[in-house]
Amino acid sequence: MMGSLGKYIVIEGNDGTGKSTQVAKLANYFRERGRTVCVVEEPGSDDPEKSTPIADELRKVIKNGDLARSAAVNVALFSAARRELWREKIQPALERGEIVLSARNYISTLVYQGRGEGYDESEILRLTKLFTDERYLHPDIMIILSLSHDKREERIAMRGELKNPDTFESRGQDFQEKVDDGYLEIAKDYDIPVVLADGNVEEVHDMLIDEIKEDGGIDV
Ligand SMILES: Nc1ncnc2c1ncn2[C@@H]1O[C@H](COP(=O)(O)OP(=O)(O)OP(=O)(O)O)[C@@H](O)[C@H]1O
Ligand SMILES: Cc1cn([C@H]2C[C@H](O)[C@@H](COP(=O)(O)O)O2)c(=O)[nH]c1=O
Repeated sequence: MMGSLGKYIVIEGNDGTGKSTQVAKLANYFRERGRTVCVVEEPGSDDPEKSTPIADELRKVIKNGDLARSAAVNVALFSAARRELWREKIQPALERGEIVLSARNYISTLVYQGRGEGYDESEILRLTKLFTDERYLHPDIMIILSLSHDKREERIAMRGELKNPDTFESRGQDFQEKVDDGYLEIAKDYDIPVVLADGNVEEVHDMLIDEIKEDGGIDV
């Protein structure tokens, strides 16, 4: 199958665990080794290279805290952005044989909307499959970054003011705990390795490379 030519690597984790930082470092790592790399961010990105115009518009709605909405609407919005990214960016890059590095995928929906907002997990999986396909559901490598609540808050604060005070980042302690615990539960349930992200950027990068070498059938 053409879609299996490239390698699809996903870095997951709660807000502020360092996903974007590590995805950027991994992209450099693979490019220095002669690989062509496509970087994406779910549900979209400030950087148009990492997203699509429609995913970006959907992300604006998602991040608009003035628009109160149910978990079901969130799942629909994330699923629509996901289909765009899968069909327009990820799948074509895999068919060209590239390495695709993604900050987040449907694991975020299982955690934030499933564990955090109480939406049914089997429905999320059904919709994800409907909007993407089996290849999307089974990346070559998924790794979850984990960091204590206090360290995440420190890093988010270091990054500056919240871009929007009503994103998931600014929800209360109860929601944050559900998301932190949710990641560890999902890691267990779906057999996804967890990397503790409390070292410096280089240390975390080295741990990710070790995990990728161990895990993924990628020539690194
Ligand atoms: N290992 C690290 N040590 C110290 N600071 C870090 C480390 N990794 C990232 N940071 C800093 O922490 C902040 C959050 O990192 P980053 O944006 O990569 O996280 P993220 O998981 O992508 O966040 P979000 O999901 O909210 O977009 C940034 O200011 C970044 O420079
Ligand atoms: C993919 C996905 C994301 N989320 C949450 C996680 C973040 O808090 C925001 C997205 O903001 P970012 O600046 O683009 O990181 O959305 C979610 O709740 N469900 C998902 O599927």
